[in-house]
Amino acid sequence: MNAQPDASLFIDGRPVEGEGAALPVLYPYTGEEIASLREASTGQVAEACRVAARAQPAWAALAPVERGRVLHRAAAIIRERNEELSRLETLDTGKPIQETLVADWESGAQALEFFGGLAASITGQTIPLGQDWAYTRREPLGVCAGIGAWNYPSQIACWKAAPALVMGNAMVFKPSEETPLGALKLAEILLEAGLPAGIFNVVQGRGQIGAALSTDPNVDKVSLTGSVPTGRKVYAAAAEGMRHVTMELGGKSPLIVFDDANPEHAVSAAMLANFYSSGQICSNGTRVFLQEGIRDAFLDRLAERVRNVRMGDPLDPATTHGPIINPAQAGKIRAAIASGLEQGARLLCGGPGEGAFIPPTVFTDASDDMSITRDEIFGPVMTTLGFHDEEEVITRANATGFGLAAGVFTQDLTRAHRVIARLQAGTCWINSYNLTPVEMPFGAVKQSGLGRENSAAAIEHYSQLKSVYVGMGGVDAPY
Ligand SMILES: NC(=O)c1ccc[n+]([C@@H]2O[C@H](COP(=O)([O-])OP(=O)(O)OC[C@H]3O[C@@H](n4cnc5c(N)ncnc54)[C@H](O)[C@@H]3O)[C@@H](O)[C@H]2O)c1
Ligand SMILES: C[N+](C)(C)CC=O
Repeated sequence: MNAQPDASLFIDGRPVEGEGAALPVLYPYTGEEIASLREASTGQVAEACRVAARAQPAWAALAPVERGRVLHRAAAIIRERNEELSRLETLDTGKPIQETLVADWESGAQALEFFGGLAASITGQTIPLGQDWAYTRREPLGVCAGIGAWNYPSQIACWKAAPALVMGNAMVFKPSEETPLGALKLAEILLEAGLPAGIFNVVQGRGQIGAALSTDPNVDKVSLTGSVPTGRKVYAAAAEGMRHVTMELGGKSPLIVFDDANPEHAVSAAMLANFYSSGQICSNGTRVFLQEGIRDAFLDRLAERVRNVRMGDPLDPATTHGPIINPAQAGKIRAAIASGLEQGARLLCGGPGEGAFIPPTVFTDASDDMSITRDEIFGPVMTTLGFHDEEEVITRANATGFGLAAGVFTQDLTRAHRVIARLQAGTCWINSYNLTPVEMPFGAVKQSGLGRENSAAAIEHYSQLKSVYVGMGGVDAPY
């Protein structure tokens, strides 16, 4: 299989070969090399940022509706090519084609459409001050750096590019070194849609290239999707230059199932919240709290339904469970499963699996202090925990440094809203899980991140406010 792009980087509207170390792209299902890329050199990172800074003022000077039109055209191109793009996403990530066809580029297209449509309605305020008045202008930040994780590479690139570009910023994007292909396609598509050269650039590389990008003097904002430890480093580096940040980081989110929940829907949600994308989703509800009255029925049904999961070739449309991104990540997940067993938890189903595959794995008899309950595993591993009452489960759900997401299943809507109001999480679901429509803000509290993606809220994170006082009379001075 060959997925070789024209070149590794995309700078100033052109494919450019990287001058750094080799960056082989491996298909997670077979380990076969499907493309051979090169990292950017630090000089190329600086060049991409210079190009972006030079191009940005003219882009910002366009009427917002013209910028919106470019984003709309890009969304239309993505929709026309969804099949080809989704196949590439599957090769890059190993995620089943059944998922990538409906979830990845589709979500990216929706972001481009949403922010394209928002373009003309981004306005300031007027503030009456007697005979004088003031007004505010929402202005772009300048050059935004985007740094992505490997689980949703194209969605992440679009979620960052769409609000940044519509506000009149330029972007230099560094995809994860594991999944470098989708962002290059996005750069080509945006150019074809009419985006001026230099406004969306792609550099490739491992962490040190991300570090060079986040500290480049031309960069005004860094938006990272990645783990909490990387987030800490990037936030600290950005602080040096007083740069704006958005941090979309990891989680260990609670999914609380009360006795009165619809058991079939709760099981469906728990499976989606742990096994979709082979469990490699930041917001997954990996701590499933089951109230005592529903616990046994839930686990019986879960064990039955896990048998319907089809693990195998990601390009087979019938496959619902693909491989793990790489052997190192599979090794970390296996170590987490082994530690759960050593600490006394019991496997309802699943286990370490073989090679690139880890089957859907469910732990019972776990306790809150076990590492399988405390630490993000980022694989298809669900930890189930029993509970008796509402007060107890809220305290236990919040007993974590993470704060990305949470879910509640109950038919008592008063209780649902009461519990959600007390959960420390940025994105919550009631009788649903992991749906992230572009209209709804997505983001975290506590260690899981800062800022919001999607919705009109994202505009605030890719812009700054200028206040203008307008004097309508003379100026009195005491001297
Ligand atoms: N909250 C969200 O929206 C969201 C979405 C997807 C993934 N994630 C999180 O991402 C993690 C998995 O992804 P990952 O393994 O790619 O994360 P990671 O933190 O290892 O890497 C993320 C990105 O940061 C870059 N990077 C690494 N060190 C850097 C440094 N010092 N300076 C700048 N950039 C650096 C990497 O090259 C990569 O592009 C999980 O923790 C998951 O929860 C969060
Ligand atoms: C943002 N989301 C939840 C779609 C993918 C995160 O891993």
